[in-house]
Formats: sequence, C-alpha cells, structure tokens
Amino acid sequence: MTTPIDLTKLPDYLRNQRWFAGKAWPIKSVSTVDHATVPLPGGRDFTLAVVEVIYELGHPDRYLLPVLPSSEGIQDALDDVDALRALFQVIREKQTISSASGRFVGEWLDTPEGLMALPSPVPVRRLQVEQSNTSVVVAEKVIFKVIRKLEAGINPEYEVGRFLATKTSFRATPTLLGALQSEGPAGATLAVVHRYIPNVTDGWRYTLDSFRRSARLSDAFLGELRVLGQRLGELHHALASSTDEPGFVPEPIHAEDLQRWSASMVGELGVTLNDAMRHFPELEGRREGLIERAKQLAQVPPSGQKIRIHGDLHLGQVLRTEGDWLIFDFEGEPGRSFALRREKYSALRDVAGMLRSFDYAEATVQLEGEAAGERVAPARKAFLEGYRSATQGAPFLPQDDASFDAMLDAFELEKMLYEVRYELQNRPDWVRIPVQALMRMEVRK
Ligand SMILES: Nc1ncnc2c1ncn2[C@@H]1O[C@H](COP(=O)(O)OP(=O)(O)O)[C@@H](O)[C@H]1O
Ligand SMILES: O=P(O)(O)O[C@H]1O[C@H](CO)[C@@H](O[C@H]2O[C@H](CO)[C@@H](O)[C@H](O)[C@H]2O)[C@H](O)[C@H]1O
Repeated sequence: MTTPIDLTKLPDYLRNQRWFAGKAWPIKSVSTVDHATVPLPGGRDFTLAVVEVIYELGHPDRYLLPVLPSSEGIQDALDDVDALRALFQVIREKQTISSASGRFVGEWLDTPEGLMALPSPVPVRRLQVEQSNTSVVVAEKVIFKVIRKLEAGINPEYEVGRFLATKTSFRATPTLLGALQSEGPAGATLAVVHRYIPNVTDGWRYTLDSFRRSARLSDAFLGELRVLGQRLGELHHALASSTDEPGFVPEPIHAEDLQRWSASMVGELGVTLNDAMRHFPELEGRREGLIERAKQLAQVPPSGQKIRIHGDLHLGQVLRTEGDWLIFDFEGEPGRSFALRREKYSALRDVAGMLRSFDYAEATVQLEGEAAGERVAPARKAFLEGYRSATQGAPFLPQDDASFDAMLDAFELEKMLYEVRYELQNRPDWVRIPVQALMRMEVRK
C-alpha cells in the first residue's frame, strides 16, 4: 500500500507547523512508517500516517500526520470537522483499522463516566489554545488530544490516567475516557480522551489574578492553596495505592536512590550552569555552593518510598473549577524520555514543582510592574500545610521533618535547573526567573 501523501512536500509543510519541534535542524528525508485510510461520509476519506523525519544530524523524530487528499499540497485533516468526528468515532466505538504495517486501535474505558450519551452528529470544535498537540472538544463533554510528536513506548499520560480511572477512587482529575493506539512498527499512543470540564481557569492564570490583586494574599486564596496541597496529597495516596501493578507498586527509597538522584543533579548542574553562564556570568560564584547542596541529598538518611508521580507539576497543570482543583496532564517533563518519566521517584518532586510555580507567579507580576509583596512565603506555607495534612504518616514520605525539608530543597534545586534549560530553549526572556532563584539559594551548612 503506497501512501497518498507527497513525501517531497513534507519538509516544507512540517517546518511551517506550530507543533513541529525540529525547525532548527535541516531535514534529510521524511518517510512513512505506517498509514491507513479512514473513510468519511460522502465517499471522502483521509490518511492517518506516522512519518519519520530524518535530520542531517541527530536522532530521527516521529510525527502523526492526519492528512486530507489534496492537489494543493498537504492539508491537515484536523481542520476538517468530518475527520475529527471520524477519529473520535474510532475511539468511542473501539474500532480497529488495519494499516499498511500494523493497526490503529480505538480504546474506550467502560467507566461510569464513559457511558454518557452524546448527540449525533456529535458537535466538535478545535480548542483555540497555544499548545504543542491539537485538542478537540466534543459536545462540550469530552476533550480529545491528538498527539503530534510521537514517542515509542507507554505514554505516561495514558498509563497514569488509565490507572487513576480504573484502579483508584481519585476523582480530582478529568477522568481518562479512552485513547487511540498505533500497534506494530509505529507503536505509540496517538490520542487521549478525557472528560471536558467547562468554564475552568488554569491554576496559573487564577494565581496570577490573586497575586495581582494585592501585595498580601487574601485568607480565602490561602485557603484554596491549602486545598490544592490536600488534593496533591490525595493524588499521591492514590498513585501509591497499588499492590499488584508493577508500574505503580511503591518501592522503598534506598541510600543508592538518593546517591543516584544526587549524582544526576550534580551532572545537570555542570551542564546547565555552563549554558546559562554565557548570559549570567554571576552564576559562576554560586557553582560550588550549589554542587554542595546537590551532594547533600546523598547524605539524607533513606526513608519513605519511590512512587509514580505527576512529574511536571506546576500551576499550569491544575484547573480551578467551582470551588475545587483538578490535577491534569500526567505527561511528565517534555524534555525527558518516556522511560525516565515513568520511573518511580520521591513524591516531594511534585511538591517542589508546585512551590517553584509560586516563585514564577511572583516574578511575573513584578515584571508587570506590581510591587514586591508578601506573597510567596504565605503561598508556600498554605500549600505545604494542606499537603502535610493529607499525607500525615504516609509511608511514601520521609520519616522525619529534617529529611522532608532536605529532600524538598534538593528537588527544588533540580527543578530550577530543569527550568533554566527549558527556558533557554523555549522562552529565553524567562530564564532570569529560575536563574535569580538559583542566585538566592542559600548554601546549607
Ligand atoms: N479536561 C479538560 N477540560 C477542560 N479544559 C482542558 C482539559 N484538558 C485540557 N484542557 C485545556 O486545554 C489546554 C491544553 O491541554 P494539554 O493537555 O495541556 O495540552 P498539551 O499537552 O498540548 O499542552 C490546557 O491548558 C487546558 O486549558
Ligand atoms: O505545561 P508543560 O508540560 O508544557 O510544561 C512546560 O512548560 C511550562 C511553561 O508553560 C514550564 O513551567 C514553568 O513556567 C510556568 C509559568 O509559565 C511556571 O508556573 C512553572 O513553575 C515553571 O516550571 C514547565 O517547567 C515545562 O515543563
């Protein structure tokens, strides 16, 4: 079966797509790994293809390409309402579509929420947000995200969503309802489907609004941050609740884990500071102190457990609904491989991620011209109080407060380093936020 896509036109097409991550590298060639034809009403159809982009240098990338037949070059099928409906139907009706070298398989979880009735024909609309994938809202009840850049292996967003929906009672998240998988040589998760939550604000915008309102956070908002901390504690309890799913069963944290995490942080420090110092030479003076700090993680007496975690928790990964919070987007840090993102880790890594977000929010409102205020310390305190109240005596946390604090500190440092690398690559104007946090970090004795 030859693909109806004109491969010679793909390099130009890809370079012009928002979701194409390889814009900086010259493309050597693009080939099709797998493809299938999906029928549409009125005798039309579109091609669902997985393509591999080979660069002049570096590792190849794979992308999902849903394309309509067109005499005028490549046309994205996700611009076509019928194609969006057809893709959703494949998932909802658990269809299997034979492809050139494998199959595309729709999966719908038979959870109570999955049984909802939907009108026919089902209304679909593309979500208008800046994102690296493409999300589509179906009947204002369901949202499906078509993943553009594919990675082989088990997708953590699918794996964690499925676990939470089918094996736990944790409901402070938009429930995973289904997925589209590619099986065969192009094996990957192509789309995930969740319950759509209407009228939500994300935690980042919600927090910025609060931070802008006054130099002192209101008691009401601090109460909400306490609840956010509780929800994270409940999420960790749920993620640590498995006794029979090997990917989720908690494991003790050993001295070797702490040594490994510490060594990896020292390595990241070297690489990250070298890159960042081209713009911020003042970091050189902090190098020794920060290395010392990263090394201290290896000295913490081992206690608690490694569990599956969110992995990239920040204020943009929570939704504010009427009076509560939902935690979503279990993809993990985009720069790491699926294998690394699926590793078990200390739950405190998520706590550290959220604490860093309060610092980002403060820096952002100050850049907008707000006066420095008493916001970060009370926000951190409230969030931590909530988290600790929901996790008292939890076996996955360190046994004593000193270890809790030392590990949390180390994971904040790790997150700052990640943020420096992320910002250097994506938003160079923002690098100063984590850099200033590194400059402020005290050396512990
Ligand atoms: N279940 C949901 N209900 C309502 N809005 C959602 C839901 N899931 C995602 N969104 C909105 O869509 C945006 C993009 O979703 P996300 O899963 O983060 O996509 P990406 O991985 O491409 O960044 C989010 O920032 C949020 O505003
Ligand atoms: O939402 P993503 O999974 O794409 O996460 C990436 O992008 C985030 C930025 O959108 C980035 O988060 C950093 O900036 C946030 C403010 O925009 C701030 O709240 C976070 O604390 C900060 O880490 C995230 O690190 C990155 O993985």
